[in-house]
Amino acid sequence: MSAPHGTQERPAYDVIVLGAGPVGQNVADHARAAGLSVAVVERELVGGECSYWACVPSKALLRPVIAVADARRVDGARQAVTGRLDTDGVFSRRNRYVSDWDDSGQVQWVKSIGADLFRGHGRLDGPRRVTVTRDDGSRQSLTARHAVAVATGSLPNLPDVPGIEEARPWTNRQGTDSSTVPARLAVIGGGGVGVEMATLWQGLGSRVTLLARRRLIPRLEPFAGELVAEGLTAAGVDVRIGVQVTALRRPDPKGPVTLTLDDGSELETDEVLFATGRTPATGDIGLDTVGLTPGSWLDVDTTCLVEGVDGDWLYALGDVNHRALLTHQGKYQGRTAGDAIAARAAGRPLDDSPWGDHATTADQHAVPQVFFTDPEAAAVGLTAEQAADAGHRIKTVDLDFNAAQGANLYADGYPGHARLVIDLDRDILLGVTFVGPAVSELLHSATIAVAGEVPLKRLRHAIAPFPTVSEIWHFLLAAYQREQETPRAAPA
Ligand SMILES: Cc1cc2nc3c(=O)[nH]c(=O)nc-3n(C[C@H](O)[C@H](O)[C@H](O)COP(=O)(O)OP(=O)(O)OC[C@H]3O[C@@H](n4cnc5c(N)ncnc54)[C@H](O)[C@@H]3O)c2cc1C
Ligand SMILES: NC(=O)c1ccc[n+]([C@@H]2O[C@H](COP(=O)([O-])OP(=O)(O)OC[C@H]3O[C@@H](n4cnc5c(N)ncnc54)[C@H](O)[C@@H]3O)[C@@H](O)[C@H]2O)c1
Repeated sequence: MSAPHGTQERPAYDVIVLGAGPVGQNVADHARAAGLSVAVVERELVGGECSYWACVPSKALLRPVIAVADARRVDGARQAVTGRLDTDGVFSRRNRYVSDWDDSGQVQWVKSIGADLFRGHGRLDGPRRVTVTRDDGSRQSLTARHAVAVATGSLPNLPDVPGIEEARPWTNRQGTDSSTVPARLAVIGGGGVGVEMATLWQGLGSRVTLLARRRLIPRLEPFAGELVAEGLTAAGVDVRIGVQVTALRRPDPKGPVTLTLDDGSELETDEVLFATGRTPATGDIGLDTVGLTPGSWLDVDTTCLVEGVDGDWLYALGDVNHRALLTHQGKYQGRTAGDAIAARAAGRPLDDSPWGDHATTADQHAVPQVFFTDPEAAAVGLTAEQAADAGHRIKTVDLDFNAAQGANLYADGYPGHARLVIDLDRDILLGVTFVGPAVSELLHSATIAVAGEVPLKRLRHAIAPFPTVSEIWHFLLAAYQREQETPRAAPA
């Protein structure tokens, strides 16, 4: 078949990767390392949302806010923290971490692994074919011998509320790339983006109102959302839970935005940021040409092969498969799928049994997640409710962190709480949640315990150094052991 007018034919690649975010980069890297030829297609910046408008800039902006909050918890240091954050310094720190939104470093990385980069919008054009449309409208057709990996990520999901267009709301984009601090900011949504954006902009000097229709960070244990709400309130955020926005208006584009709330009240603000979840970036990638529904999340098997497509050639990784919208989990999928693609291409047997080299088993059992709020909230595995719903016979152990001297030495009166969810039948951890200063760096110990299914009998031999925040492990395990040893009262 000849190429349509304006379309250049290209030699085939073994693998075509659609989207050069962190996930696309990882699948490309692993496929290349196995000796496969790889084309990477990117329509915007190599590095994706994560590098320029999500994880990296948000954490670069949050770190100064949290560093100051941590210093204020230490007698002697507190007195040295006077005045406000230097916003120019904070913004230029962020600009450094996003390389001023210049992706040449990451482009160089793609070249360095020996992959070819095609700039433009990629669309499937039937099985194993991709068409790339450049900004000038010209097109290139590519063919994949073995696999196409879709890693196009996700977009902000804006609710259909009257006046939302007129309000010109912020999304994660303006929430991470703005260099001016609105005097007042309303944040809608109490998930990860909502709580982090509220922490960040309040810390930078905005008067933030956080509107959430239900509890904060609802995928974590309920106490996590409660402690994060307390922290936000203490920082000055007006946290309102159980509230919905029903309409917005901004008659003067340079003037304030007025929100109408479902309790009948109104809220005037200078900017409004919607953090109401994500929608898959699959609306315009030619899914219909391979029998799939445009705009849908892509269901995948454990090797990240898309379900419902014949021939074992279409993979979906990262946000688009909706397993866990997290960079580290998507990168894990990218590494695993890259290895699976290479094995299939070479005709080697796959090890896709649970925890095998070509299985993304951790997606089901051990997804770690940290919210960089003050206090931080960190969790891995199942919550107590999820574990009970899944039919496990469980026991939970709860402790405040100030049980551990190391935690108190880290922050006077360390405000934090920890929970273990224990599988009574297997004597292993199904889930762990920590809330408190610096728990982000504690979480990997829990991830190892959960993913490794380390028996508690053995975990007791993993000693935390004195005096560190990690000592909480000892107190949690000792509390559980004591309970096990305490003879129960005979039933009446
Ligand atoms: C504010 C915010 C903070 C976050 N913080 C964290 C965090 O701290 N830690 C964490 O783990 N996760 C965090 N996340 C989630 C994380 O950003 C995503 O899970 C991650 O970016 C997913 O990576 P990805 O490669 O799948 O997609 P993306 O990073 O979105 O990359 C997809 C790429 O594909 C490109 N693309 C899309 N369609 C096409 C097409 N048709 N043709 C060519 N290219 C295309 C896009 O331009 C983009 O470059 C955060 C999210 C937000 C919104
Ligand atoms: N540090 C991190 O790892 C980090 C930080 C931010 C985001 N993320 C991830 O990025 C993804 C996107 O985050 P997110 O916070 O946008 O999504 P989310 O799905 O986690 O939370 C969205 C929240 O908005 C609420 N919501 C939805 N529609 C609404 C409406 N019409 N009105 C009011 N509230 C509404 C939902 O109830 C939910 O609580 C998540 O998977 C999150 O885990 C991770």
